[in-house]
Amino acid sequence: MNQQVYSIPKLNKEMGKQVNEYINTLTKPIGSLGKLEELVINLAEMKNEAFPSVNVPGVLVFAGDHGITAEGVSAYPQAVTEQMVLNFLNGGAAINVFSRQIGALLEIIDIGVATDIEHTSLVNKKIRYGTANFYQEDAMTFAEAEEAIEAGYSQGLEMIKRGVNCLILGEMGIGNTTASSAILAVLSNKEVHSLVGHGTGISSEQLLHKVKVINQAILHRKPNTHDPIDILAKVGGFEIAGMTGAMLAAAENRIPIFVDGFISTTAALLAKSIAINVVDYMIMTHQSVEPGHEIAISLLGKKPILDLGFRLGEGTGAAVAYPIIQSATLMLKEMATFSSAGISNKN
Ligand SMILES: Cc1cc2ncn([C@H]3O[C@H](COP(=O)(O)O)[C@@H](O)[C@H]3O)c2cc1C
Ligand SMILES: O=C(O)c1cccnc1
Repeated sequence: MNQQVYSIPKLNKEMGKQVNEYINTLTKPIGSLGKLEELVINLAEMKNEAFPSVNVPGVLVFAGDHGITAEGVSAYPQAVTEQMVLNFLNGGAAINVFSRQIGALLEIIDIGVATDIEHTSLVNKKIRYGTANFYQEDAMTFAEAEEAIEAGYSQGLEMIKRGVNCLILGEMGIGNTTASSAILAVLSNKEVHSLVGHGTGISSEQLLHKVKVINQAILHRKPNTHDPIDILAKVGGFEIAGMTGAMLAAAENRIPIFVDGFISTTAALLAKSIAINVVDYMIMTHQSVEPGHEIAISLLGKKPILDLGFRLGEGTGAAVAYPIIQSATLMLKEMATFSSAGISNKN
């Protein structure tokens, strides 16, 4: 079992109450900004601030490779992980575009890519050159799983020290919908076929094969449902562990976590299994096409803001949802009250 203890502060519900009362004095009918009102109340409780801001956002993209790709579970070859890391570093990926759009600080972390990548902007936290093929052996050792969480945690802290007011966790790793599906099957105790999806776009035939591979792997690896480190070690991935660690760092520091797609939500469930209160600091940004995502979201007890048919990862759904969340904070900060505007709020 993981020995690390995380001290996550309680939400300040009193602050939420005060913000709710203040929202009711703004120049609009009561409750008329719907979910934006709930969002900013929640942010106030997280940040313990009467006028919470989410600006500047921080985006951490963890990249790692997966030995399970040898089983033919992805529509793309493993080499695409490295190629996409270079694309991130050159500013050409979807997450680069959306990060620029929202003015985010973006960091790319090699936590387990199968090759060496030399680049001044790449953060090197490589634990190992990719996971082992968990169809045949454990993905990583217990110690490596802990190390990867710790690496994500310290990277999260570093980003927070740079002054960000929310954290988006993204990932890149060909084969990681297979690892995430295995993790979710163990945590949810649901049938593998009910949660596995097409990932990058495998055929229906390949999908059946993916289900078989995951079922066999779980049977042979026997991950312990109650031990998130054991699950990570047996069927996980380095980038998934990294996101888990960064989420724990965010919650400890009252930094809202904008949870992205299927893989990011799997990392969120592992974080919940390590320290249940981490969930208080999570905002579910969107609904991914991957069927397991709905199951993962409901296990977190959350509701997604957007449903745009995304199935990409990288943190893209969270980055695209950011302006909506920011609207909630600006509504609170900049709207006039009935009394300041001299408008009557009584019939
Ligand atoms: C060019 C490209 C860019 C991506 N960006 C994110 N993913 C996404 O797809 C991968 C997971 O799907 P699977 O399990 O089917 O391999 C992950 O790398 C995820 O981040 C990408 C995938 C590709 C091909
Ligand atoms: O929802 C995701 O995060 C996702 C879905 C498919 C492929 N890659 C990522």
